[in-house]
Amino acid sequence: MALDLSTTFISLTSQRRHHPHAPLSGVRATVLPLLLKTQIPQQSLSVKSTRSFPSIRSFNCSTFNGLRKFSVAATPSQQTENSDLITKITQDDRIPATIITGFLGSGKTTLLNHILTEDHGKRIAVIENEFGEVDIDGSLVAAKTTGAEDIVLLNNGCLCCTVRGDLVRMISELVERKKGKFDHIVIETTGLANPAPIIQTFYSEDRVFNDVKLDGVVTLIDAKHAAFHLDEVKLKGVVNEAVEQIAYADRLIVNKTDLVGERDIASLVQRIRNINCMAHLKRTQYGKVDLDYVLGIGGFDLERVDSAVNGDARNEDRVGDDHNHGHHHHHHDHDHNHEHHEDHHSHDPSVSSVSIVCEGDLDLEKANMWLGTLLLERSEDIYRMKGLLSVRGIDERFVFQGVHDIFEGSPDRLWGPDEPRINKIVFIGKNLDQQEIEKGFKACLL
Ligand SMILES: Nc1nc2c(ncn2[C@@H]2O[C@H](COP(=O)(O)OP(=O)(O)OP(=O)(O)O)[C@@H](O)[C@H]2O)c(=O)[nH]1
Repeated sequence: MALDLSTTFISLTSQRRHHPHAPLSGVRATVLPLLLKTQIPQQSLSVKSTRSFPSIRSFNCSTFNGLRKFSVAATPSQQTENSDLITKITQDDRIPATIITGFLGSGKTTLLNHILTEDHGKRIAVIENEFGEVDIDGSLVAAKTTGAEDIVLLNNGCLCCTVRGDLVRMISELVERKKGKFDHIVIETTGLANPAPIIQTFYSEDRVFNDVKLDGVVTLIDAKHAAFHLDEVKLKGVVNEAVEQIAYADRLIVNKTDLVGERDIASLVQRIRNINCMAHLKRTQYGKVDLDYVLGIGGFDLERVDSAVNGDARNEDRVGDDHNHGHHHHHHDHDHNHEHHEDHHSHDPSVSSVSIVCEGDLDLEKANMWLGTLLLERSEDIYRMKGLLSVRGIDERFVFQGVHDIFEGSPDRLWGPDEPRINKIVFIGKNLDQQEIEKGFKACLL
């Protein structure tokens, strides 16, 4: 496919959204307004402003097969352009939302109950998605009488398909009716849900985006049964939810560790790390984690990108995760670490993490082109990415994060005078080729 990519970088053009009240601080300026011109239809670029920078929140990078199309949230086509406009810094007072995912029986409801019964002073609204006509857990009902401000049930299907519209409606109703009465939304998904469409809902639906921001994806993993589900062979084209749920996570909780021995846990953790080396990981029993491990984590905030891509210093909360990756040009081929299960082949052995840590300055235009092309061609395969870049001529660090074709990036704080300008990028996705990605990256270095 011939692409006519043209790039602009820091155009100091601010653009204002048609929702003047939309809080913007989490989605500040961008240095990578990629792909302004392409021959692909439906290409659109969303730009929003805060501070004196222009900003991208997301753009619709229609994948090359032309099948997937996400509308870009809160990005009207007719934006007013005003190059002198300096938008006020608005505090992001949107309500944070946490998605709890994890395979059937992994302990989602148990965690939810723990969250609701702990004394954290937060008023939490819960959206519960049960598959089919399954009754709500007795324990959840118990929770209802204790902690939750409101429990809404999405009861007739899988969040990832038909119910997505319901989710949007429910969130907006919650916000409309109860704004000010709760501080956090927790969405418990069915064990079979692929979290991607739910994540995308937060970006692609105005009604959600304006009032609610995605805080993080918490994935529970059943220490005893997870390996089996990870190994499950699916029909071609059918995703292995267990793998997907791990790939999208900001926080991983290996639960039910009372049921297995240390060796099994260690090998499971290793395996999980091969899929997602970015998320923080903890081992637990009965979902007992500190609440700040799961709530208020800012997993989708650009401000906190560096804590995800810094493998070392800030991982004190990786209690129990004795596996330190160091994040140095490593690439794990999922599947290499378990000798057993010869007759099982992982459904998709190629969901893995690739990370790059490399000192040096990037050429703006090349970096733009590289990331732009990568997203355009591979957005379907790239589940999550986060990065922190050093770009020549720019005094700030550039941070970005993305989920498939949703991309947001902005200049962050200034590089310190003695701080080594180190680029750090993590990709999680399918069929990622470490060497190819590294090559592409290195070609952008000056
Ligand atoms: N032994 C043990 N059992 C646990 C642990 N955590 C949860 N359980 C039990 O495992 C069962 C399933 O837990 P739930 O919290 O309902 O799991 P879930 O992920 O919500 O399950 P679904 O709604 O079916 O997807 C319950 O009987 C829990 O009491 C744990 O750490 N150890």
